[in-house]
Amino acid sequence: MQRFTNPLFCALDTGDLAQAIHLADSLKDVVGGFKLGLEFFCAHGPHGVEEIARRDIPLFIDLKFHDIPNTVAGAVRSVMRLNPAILTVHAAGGADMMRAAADTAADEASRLGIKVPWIVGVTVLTSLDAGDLDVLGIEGSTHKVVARLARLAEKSGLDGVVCAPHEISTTRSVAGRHLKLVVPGIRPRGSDSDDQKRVMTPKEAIENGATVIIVGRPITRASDPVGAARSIVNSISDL
Ligand SMILES: O=c1ccn([C@@H]2O[C@H](COP(=O)(O)O)[C@@H](O)[C@H]2O)c(=O)[nH]1
Repeated sequence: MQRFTNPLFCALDTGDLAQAIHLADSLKDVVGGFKLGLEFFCAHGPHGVEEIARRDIPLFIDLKFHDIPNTVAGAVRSVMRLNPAILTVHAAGGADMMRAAADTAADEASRLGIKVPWIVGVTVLTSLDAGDLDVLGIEGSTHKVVARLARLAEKSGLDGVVCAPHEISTTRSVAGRHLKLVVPGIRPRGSDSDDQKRVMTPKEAIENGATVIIVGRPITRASDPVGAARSIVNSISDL
């Protein structure tokens, strides 16, 4: 099972590989890991992931798989060659799909002789609020929907969920203590929310019980990314 001493993962959301490598080299001794998502993967593919992996730091490969069980199992099997520490699927893909992802990751890890990654289910994206759920025809508050999906993810064998800082307490109250809470929507005080609608500071998220916090733009777009990352680490270091 994966363990991280530093809960801060920096999202390297860029289509520019040289910029991602520069950020990775500057930040590797400050953050606990890097998150490589859709923008990075669509631009640079597995080769780009291998470039970042040379720094020997945990990688969260955030491709948010959402398809039928057989297709998701195949995608997990393929991405396991990159030795991810964390992988994502959409919890809304259903119990069978989540079970297929978890089982395939365990089988592949054993076959390849690597650690089993955390498979975490995305609940309600942090860019959505109650009004957006209403428009989508999803009944209930973000708390209710996140709680429902978190319970399903746990029952389906996932290691954790992705949720906003606001739903950490609700999720903890309905799920086992071991469930990992991977939390984006993190904004240091005074920073722009950008397209995120459910945000909290790093300190609030960790105090509420986040296992891992994900921070992208407040670090990568700062005039001093290393200083921005250090300031986040300092704000949570004695919690
Ligand atoms: O609900 C979700 C799920 C994933 N993300 C990802 O986290 C980072 C956040 O980046 P910021 O620049 O700090 O906003 C980004 O890669 C998203 O794809 C999320 O924000 N919310």
